[in-house]
Amino acid sequence: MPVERSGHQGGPCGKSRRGGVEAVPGMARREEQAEGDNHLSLAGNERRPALVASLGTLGLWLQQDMADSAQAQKLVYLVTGGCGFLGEHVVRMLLQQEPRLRELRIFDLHLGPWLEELKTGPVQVTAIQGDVTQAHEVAAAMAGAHVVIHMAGLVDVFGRASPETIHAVNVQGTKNVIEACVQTGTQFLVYTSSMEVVGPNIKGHPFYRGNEDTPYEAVHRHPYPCSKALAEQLVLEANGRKVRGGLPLVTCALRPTGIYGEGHQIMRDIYHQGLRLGGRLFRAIPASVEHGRVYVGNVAWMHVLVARELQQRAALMGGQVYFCYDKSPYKSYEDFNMEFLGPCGLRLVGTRPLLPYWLLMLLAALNALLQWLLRPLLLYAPLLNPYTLAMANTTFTVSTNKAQRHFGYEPLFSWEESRTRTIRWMQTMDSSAQ
Ligand SMILES: NC(=O)C1=CN([C@@H]2O[C@H](COP(=O)(O)OP(=O)(O)OC[C@H]3O[C@@H](n4cnc5c(N)ncnc54)[C@H](O)[C@@H]3O)[C@@H](O)[C@H]2O)C=CC1
Ligand SMILES: CC(C)CCC[C@@H](C)[C@H]1CC[C@H]2[C@@H]3[C@H](O)CC4=CC(=O)CC[C@]4(C)[C@H]3CC[C@]12C
Repeated sequence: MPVERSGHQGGPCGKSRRGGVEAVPGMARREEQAEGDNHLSLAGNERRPALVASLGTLGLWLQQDMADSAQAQKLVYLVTGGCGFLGEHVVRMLLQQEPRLRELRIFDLHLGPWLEELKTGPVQVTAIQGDVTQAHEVAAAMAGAHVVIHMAGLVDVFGRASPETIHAVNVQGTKNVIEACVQTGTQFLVYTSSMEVVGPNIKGHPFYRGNEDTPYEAVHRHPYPCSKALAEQLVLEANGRKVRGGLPLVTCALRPTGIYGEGHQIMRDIYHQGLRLGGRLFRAIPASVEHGRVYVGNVAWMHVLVARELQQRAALMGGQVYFCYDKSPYKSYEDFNMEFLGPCGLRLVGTRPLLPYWLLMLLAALNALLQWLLRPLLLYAPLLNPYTLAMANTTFTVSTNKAQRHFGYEPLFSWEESRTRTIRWMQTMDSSAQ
């Protein structure tokens, strides 16, 4: 299978450069697609000639439509990490927006109680408690699945887990998913990567309104971005491998920027920290440092769409990477959080950082030292460490329409709706905490 690659070419934890242009005009493909995808789009019905609609033909159409939808509801999807923050949104979005779904398998180390409520719907929901580091568990869960969305991962930039564990889950886990696809004949694999595979890099270079082809020196040392970059590379390289039955594996990777929305643990932690400080947060990062953020509902929608369209546009989308984006405003990490924390009664003190940067660096280094010293006794993992400080203090924003061009993505939720939903969630959390 010919693979057009616009992702990075170098080693994941070394120097890499973005580059290359897309060979296939996405818009033209989009129109071809609308022609062929009748059972999902209204356009197919609208094109039918109204004048010949006798009762008989109407009956035939109805029969045909019923047969189509029975046949259409045939796909088995597997979501790894489906009980996490993003996973829950993807699971719910698939059930709402993927009419061809027959069975949805949710594979996670920790299954959520909320899964029970989904088991009464028309789609068979199968919860599988399992570990992606165990190849046999992954292969068993995947047998007979058509599509896998692989988002199970250890998201840890605070030093909670060891580098070895992060590697085992994020890299070995991804290898196991790829090998299970090959063994069982699962042909479509969507990987949830991260903006962190690009940057910010250890040199703190800004990435300002960049896209998938923007050159950037992607050099990482931290275990989390290293593991995500390695895993992404494995997924992209697996595109075109023959799976059981002889068909080619079709893969692609989505790279969300910092995700926010209902269920976001870090937002919850910052909120509680603000409450402990008497309803105040103190500005630490200059307001001019912009950070890319994307609403969880839109990230989920993008996963649903990419998984669907990958099956129709394998030649165009196979081996590709897509940033996850929406219309959320570009702001500093703290100013963006205030969009939600403000309406919940918190105040950000200072128009400029209260502490000089060198002092913050010193505090971050002290936290890292304390974490190391206390490790034999307890887990000390505060939000501030040298890595998170560097992340928060480096501009990283994306501006791209690649997903729109390749598979017709438009955000499902406007910024206003994303904001309102997140505030509403924070306020429920607030009242349930009292
Ligand atoms: N939260 C964010 O801002 C971003 C997240 N991502 C990626 O999105 C994915 C989902 O992230 P979140 O939902 O935020 O994290 P999360 O921690 O809420 O969800 C991860 C899920 O994976 C499961 N998991 C962990 N280890 C596992 C194992 N060994 N076997 C099976 N399941 C396992 C966890 O139980 C959890 O349910 C991750 O791959 C992450 O790297 C990417 C960009 C930004
Ligand atoms: C104490 C500081 C002044 C502020 C600390 C803020 C940090 C906790 C967060 C700043 C940037 C965040 C990361 C960023 O949004 C990108 C991410 C992508 C992922 O794939 C996982 C999450 C994260 C690493 C995210 C984590 C929190 C920050 C470091």
